[in-house]
Amino acid sequence: MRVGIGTDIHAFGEDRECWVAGLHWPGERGLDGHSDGDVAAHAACNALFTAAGLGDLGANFGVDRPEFRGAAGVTLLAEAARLVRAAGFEIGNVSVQVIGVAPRIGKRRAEAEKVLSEAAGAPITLSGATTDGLGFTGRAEGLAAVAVALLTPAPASRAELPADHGYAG
Ligand SMILES: Nc1ccn([C@@H]2O[C@H](COP(=O)(O)O)[C@@H](O)[C@H]2O)c(=O)n1
Ligand SMILES: C[C@@]1(CO)OP(=O)(O)OP(=O)(O)OC[C@H]1O
Repeated sequence: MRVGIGTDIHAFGEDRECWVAGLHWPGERGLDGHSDGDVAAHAACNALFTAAGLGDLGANFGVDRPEFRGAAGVTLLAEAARLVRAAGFEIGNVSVQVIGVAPRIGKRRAEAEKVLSEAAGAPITLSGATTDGLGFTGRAEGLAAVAVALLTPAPASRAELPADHGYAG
């Protein structure tokens, strides 16, 4: 098995729709970014890429790529999942935590988990936390997310593992 960790941070901006965890949040401040600024989806992508040894978000979807301008987080997440599977892995699960005062994840957790899980084709769970008023998240200047992904070798890849690989799956 392989784990990967991912983070992402975006500043709140002016005249931006709020997209977080694959959901539109009417009335909430949006996040700046080349794409839609969805920190939860981006952290999940980073965790998937690094678990697979495929680099990170910028290495795969760089800001120099015009096709990703305004891209939805779930679009990037679906593509990240496709690349990870193409590299010979199955996705066990991804756990994401959004850190900041808003939006309040708990209000729409089930809906967000469904949208993210469908995009990745694997279970994605979501939690929220504040930082007790401390730092840029506490001052509502931006939003952060951290994620952990668990991968297993796909069955075809497992057959190629050496006898002493230690994989128990
Ligand atoms: N963006 C967020 C932040 C927090 N929550 C929920 O509030 C609980 C309390 O957060 P603290 O970090 O201040 O202890 C947290 O456990 C979440 O249930 C949230 O939904 N969205
Ligand atoms: C997603 C990309 C590409 O559109 O742009 P941003 O929305 O700025 O997001 P970031 O988390 O800075 O990652 C870099 C890029 O891959």
